[in-house]
Amino acid sequence: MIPRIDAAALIDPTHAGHHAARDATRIGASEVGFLTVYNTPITAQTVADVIAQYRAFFHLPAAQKADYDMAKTGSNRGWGAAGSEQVDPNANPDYKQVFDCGLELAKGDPVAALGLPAYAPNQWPETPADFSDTLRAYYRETTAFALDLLCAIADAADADGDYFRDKFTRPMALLRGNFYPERPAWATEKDFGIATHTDYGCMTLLATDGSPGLEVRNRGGGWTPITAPIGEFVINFGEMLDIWTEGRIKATPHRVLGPKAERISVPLFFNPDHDAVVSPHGAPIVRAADHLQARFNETYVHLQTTAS
Ligand SMILES: O=C(O)CCC(=O)C(=O)O
Ligand SMILES: [Fe+2]
Repeated sequence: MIPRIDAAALIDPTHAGHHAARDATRIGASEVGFLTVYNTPITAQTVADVIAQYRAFFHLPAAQKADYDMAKTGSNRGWGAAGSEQVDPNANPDYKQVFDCGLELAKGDPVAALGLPAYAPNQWPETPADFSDTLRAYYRETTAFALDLLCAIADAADADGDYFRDKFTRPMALLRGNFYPERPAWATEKDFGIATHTDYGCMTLLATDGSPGLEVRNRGGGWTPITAPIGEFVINFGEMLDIWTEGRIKATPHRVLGPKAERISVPLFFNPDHDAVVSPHGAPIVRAADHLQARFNETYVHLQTTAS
């Protein structure tokens, strides 16, 4: 069972439903590694608009999307063609397409001078016309909500929510559109929309178009399908948070085999500041940017070939 949580009740300690929401969240975070949330500050209409923008972009001819191909810039911003990521070395590269954007540092921010890939400039297409404005607004709304949600979840999982509050001042949060075309006729058992993986960072806030496809690996074996209607979110946790919380919050493998019909999903990979120390107390120091970059280098096919 994947718990379904009232986000407002979880975040507000004075809410009548707070304790019930906390108990269910503890199971979702510490045992399952997945939960869904409803009653969030982000409206269903907002999510529907975002999905419509991605759909319009992904339906552009490949030649037009190629202008924003992330393989050209060597950073994970812009369009990733089918086959541009391999999340499981035992499977073929995923046949999904993606579009990634991230934080835009304020003008004059000294961190910009560091030239970190985590804050690389976004690659915005001119078409659809409202694409960048819609996604920028969604990025702002979801990163603000994600911080409140993460702190509340960490509290529920006995991992000290307050501790995380000041670790996300320039979040290396990556907003992605995943586009799964209808499962191709040529697909073999090694071909997935997205093959089995755990997410790399802290917490993933996933919106979908409401259609099925995502499956969560059960600890006892087998897979549990999970869906959420537009306006509700699937929440799961990445390796960084699992390590950081010493396993109080679990990263759980999941996959999308590839649905019969076209599907769009929109994860916000909510990651901390580049220099947040994410190793557990007493362990050798690992900074968030290094953990992420190492995993990106293994995954993005264009970085696999350029990495030594
Ligand atoms: O499409 C989905 O439902 C999940 C996508 C996913 O797991 C990911 O992008 O990391
Ligand atoms: Fe994932």
